[in-house]
Amino acid sequence: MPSLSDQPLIHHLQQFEFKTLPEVPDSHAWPVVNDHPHGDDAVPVIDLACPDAARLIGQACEEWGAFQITGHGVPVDLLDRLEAQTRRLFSLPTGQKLKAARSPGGVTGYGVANISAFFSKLFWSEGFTIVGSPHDEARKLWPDDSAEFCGAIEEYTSWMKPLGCRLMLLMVASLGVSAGDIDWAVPSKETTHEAALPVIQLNSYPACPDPDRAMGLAEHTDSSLFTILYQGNVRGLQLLHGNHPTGRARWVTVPPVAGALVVNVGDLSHILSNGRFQSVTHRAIVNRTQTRISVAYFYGPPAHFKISPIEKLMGPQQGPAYRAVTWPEYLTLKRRLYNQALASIRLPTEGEESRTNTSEMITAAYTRRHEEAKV
Ligand SMILES: C=C1C[C@]23C[C@@]1(O)CC[C@H]2[C@@]12CCC[C@@](C)(C(=O)O1)[C@H]2[C@@H]3C(=O)O
Ligand SMILES: O=C(O)CCC(=O)C(=O)O
Ligand SMILES: [Fe+2]
Repeated sequence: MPSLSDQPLIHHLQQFEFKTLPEVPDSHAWPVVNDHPHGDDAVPVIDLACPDAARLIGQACEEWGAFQITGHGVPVDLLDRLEAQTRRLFSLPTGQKLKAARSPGGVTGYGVANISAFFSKLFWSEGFTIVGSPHDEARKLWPDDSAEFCGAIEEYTSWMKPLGCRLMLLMVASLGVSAGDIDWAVPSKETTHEAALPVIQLNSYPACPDPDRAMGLAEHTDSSLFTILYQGNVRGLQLLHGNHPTGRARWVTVPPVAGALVVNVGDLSHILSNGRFQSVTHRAIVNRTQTRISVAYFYGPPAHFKISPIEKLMGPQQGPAYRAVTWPEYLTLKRRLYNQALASIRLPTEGEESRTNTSEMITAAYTRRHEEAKV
């Protein structure tokens, strides 16, 4: 299926003008959005200043693959500026935003999430991806007036880097592993932590005339170690919570908590923890009256560093569940395989029949299934 970036400009314009429509057009109409039971169980809210933070974070990573954090130190007025600048970006005329359209096969700029290519229906959302410095992309949107936007993004990034590092260390500590066992996670002159380029995804979900038939962002896990998500005060983020006593996974809305940030565990932490931490399946739904925005900061390891299950977590009965991958390698797998990327690097467990579990076979099976069951 062609990706958005392969389509002619006219389709881009039609795709992103959906906000002004009085009803959801067929191109954006999903048959069933509320297809799982909903739960009222609540994702944990953890104060980072609390002495028990590491244990609580470990528990949340195992049970939910997500938690909200308070006591993180990021100034509220910076969060307000980040939100205002994000809204300013998405309020630009579509033609202007398309000047920064993501190029074919590219990563940065304006467009839809990569996973859109796996669905025949379009998302009720638009995104803007920044890798490293925001200046080049922002200049395409505001040739003379990008300073305020870039200032907010750069300042936010400068808070996210140490916060990410702190969270990583708390997560690792909760596994009973010392920081020395993952020395890439601790920034120093000797290590190349700085080589992990910050990746920020700005999302906008316009108000929708028929929210039950539209999908903001379809279910997925993030590829990162974890993602720090600012979601403002409009509900829309839902997590799939699997360990419910009824035995059925349930969609649970993450309620906005003033000043809190959401942390979603990504696939690389699932690999690092040899399967102990869950990478959380999540999605964004839309609503009738308010445009929702979110800002995702994807925290990953330095590009050259291979992530593999931490040796100390293995014993005679438990070998590594996954082969080693770098973040860029894994991102490529994710782009090709969507939610089969993890399975494609899974190693057979002891005693298991040797599986011909190559990514090619999985791709073929996955593509077949998707072709048959396209929504
Ligand atoms: C670093 C990245 C993670 C991401 C791909 C990207 O290069 C930038 C966008 C990210 C995003 C956001 C929406 C969901 C997602 C699966 C997607 O299609 O694009 C994630 C990607 C990911 O986590 O693999
Ligand atoms: O908007 C949200 O709440 C979720 C965004 C998200 O999952 C992402 O950008 O990866
Ligand atoms: Fe996500």
